[in-house]
Amino acid sequence: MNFILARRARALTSSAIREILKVTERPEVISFAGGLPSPQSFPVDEIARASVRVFGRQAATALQYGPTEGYAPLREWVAARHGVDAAQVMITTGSQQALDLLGKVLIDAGSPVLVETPTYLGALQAFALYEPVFCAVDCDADGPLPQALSAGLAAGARFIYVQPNFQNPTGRRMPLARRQELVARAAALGLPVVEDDPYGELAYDGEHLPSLRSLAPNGVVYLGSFSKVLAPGLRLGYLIAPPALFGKLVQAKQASDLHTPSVAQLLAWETVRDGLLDTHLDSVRALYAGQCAAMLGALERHMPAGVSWNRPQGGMFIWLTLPAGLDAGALLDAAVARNVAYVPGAAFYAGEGPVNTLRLAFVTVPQALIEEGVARLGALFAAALAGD
Ligand SMILES: Cc1ncc(COP(=O)(O)O)c(CN[C@@H](CCCC(=O)O)C(=O)O)c1O
Repeated sequence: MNFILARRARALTSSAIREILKVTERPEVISFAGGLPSPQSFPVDEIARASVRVFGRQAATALQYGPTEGYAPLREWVAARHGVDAAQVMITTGSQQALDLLGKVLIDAGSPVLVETPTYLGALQAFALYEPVFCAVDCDADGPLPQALSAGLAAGARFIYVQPNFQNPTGRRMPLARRQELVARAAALGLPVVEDDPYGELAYDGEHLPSLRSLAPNGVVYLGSFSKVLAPGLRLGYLIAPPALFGKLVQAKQASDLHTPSVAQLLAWETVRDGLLDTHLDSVRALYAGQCAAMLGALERHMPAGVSWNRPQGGMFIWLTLPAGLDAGALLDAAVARNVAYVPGAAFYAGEGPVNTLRLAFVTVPQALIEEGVARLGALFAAALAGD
């Protein structure tokens, strides 16, 4: 049978993260590739007890079709957490689906879409299906440069996609002043903002900075996720959108999957309704702070001269820059042959990006193995620098 692919399907590419995860399934591989939360962070007992309550008291609701916008008590819980009206909250099948719905509703072929440099490759993949023209916005250690948002760059742009907290892949965090400047500049240009915030609850010191949405409620669509605060296997995210856009996103979701699985929504609601996250997240933050410290110490001990990296105050990622001339993509096969893995940085750029960068996820590998994994990487980079 000869299938004729749609033009947009021909634009599809694989997720570098998903492809690398396939080859790193061997138990001897120490993988710093996937941004997979630590299994130690899953509140298994609480979720198990919640499931007894769900199937004991609400089986019919859990196993039945539900409203596209989501399970009302869970929407109310999200709304209360963000200080918004539940009518603006939609539960999605992971925040990855929220990215897809925004692409469906806001992007035409050729639409300019502004993105950070670098940015989350899963967002590039989700948006690419709708054939935008990506416009990379100049950034510094604090995030996108507001002054880079020229009227010309913003002309006709459908939105700018940003992550203010512990950005994937760089781990950087946007200070308050930068947040205020960015939303003010975007508002002045009439440029909608998509704020993707799966790591906002993972500041090691527990500090919260105001979301971009709270600074500009009518100009920002906020994306949140239960993946990093409960468990990614539940496939639960949410979006908070201004009324002018919300209805269209609901229609797009109706067409996509009717609604997010009822079982997962009721499980999550029963798990968080009595305030679990207020204590659970303290232990997750402490675990991840320890993982980060172990990784930073190992990098200091094993990386050859000329390799540099950031020191995140939260989240799950460290961004490494190799000496010019080294290509992290070309070195990946040799790394996997040494039973260690990472995600080459070029995949996180909308256009051509520096090939001497790579992302290390430090929360999944047990601390005892971080030293060995980083030592393997250090030996590989040293050999590459020596021309071996
Ligand atoms: C900025 C950002 N936005 C959305 C997502 C998707 O999270 P959901 O689990 O769909 O809520 C993510 C998750 N990214 C992880 C998970 C990918 C895991 C995988 O593809 O197996 C990563 O970058 O490794 C993200 O970092």
